[in-house]
Amino acid sequence: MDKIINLVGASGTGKTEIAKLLYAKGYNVIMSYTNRKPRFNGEWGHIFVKYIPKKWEKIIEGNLEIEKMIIDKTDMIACQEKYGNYYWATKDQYKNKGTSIYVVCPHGANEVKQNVKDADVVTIFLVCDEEERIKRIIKRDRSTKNGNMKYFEAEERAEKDTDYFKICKCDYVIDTNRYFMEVINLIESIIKEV
Ligand SMILES: Nc1ncnc2c1ncn2[C@@H]1O[C@H](COP(=O)(O)OP(=O)(O)OP(=O)(O)O)[C@@H](O)[C@H]1O
Repeated sequence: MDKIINLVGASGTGKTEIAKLLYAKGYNVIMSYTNRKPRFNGEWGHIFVKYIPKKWEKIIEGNLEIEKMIIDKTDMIACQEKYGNYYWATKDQYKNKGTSIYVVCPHGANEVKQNVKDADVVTIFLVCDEEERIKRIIKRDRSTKNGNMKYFEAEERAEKDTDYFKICKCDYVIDTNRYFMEVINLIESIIKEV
């Protein structure tokens, strides 16, 4: 049976770097589609598109039959809006691919559990001190070509996410205030247990 490992965590907890390291080790990474613009050239972890999958459905409002635009979720494992942008992934991105890593928000992780019946789904909640996350957000920005993010900007992003990721229904919690390799080892031991 395939496995999907949902990685959930606020900005700066290390989700993307962890996914990258697991990808380098041979795991399949589900790159979510998004209509948000890349933060910088070559940003890894998403498929950047300019559309959201739409279809039109006839609904009845009062005595009138009207056509309404809805998101076409037919092949999706999750579809969530975050801060005004959409993120989604499709079933073909994990089927027959062994263990897949999926970076997703708390509601998206629940959706995966509801929508996927032909794979084992495990949610790992990554947590990390806010001060450390702020440092990491700045470090990541500085490592890009034109990065000059100010402390208060990073603080704002970290705080906003602290709220968004306040609660997560999960199977495991990992504190990522530790070396990358320790985090990877913990995740791999969870993968073996599933
Ligand atoms: N355990 C760690 N030790 C040292 N540096 C780390 C660790 N985890 C992440 N970092 C660094 O912190 C920065 C942010 O990490 P990353 O981009 O993976 O965060 P993220 O959770 O994906 O954030 P976002 O939700 O904003 O995309 C990167 O530069 C990364 O290298």
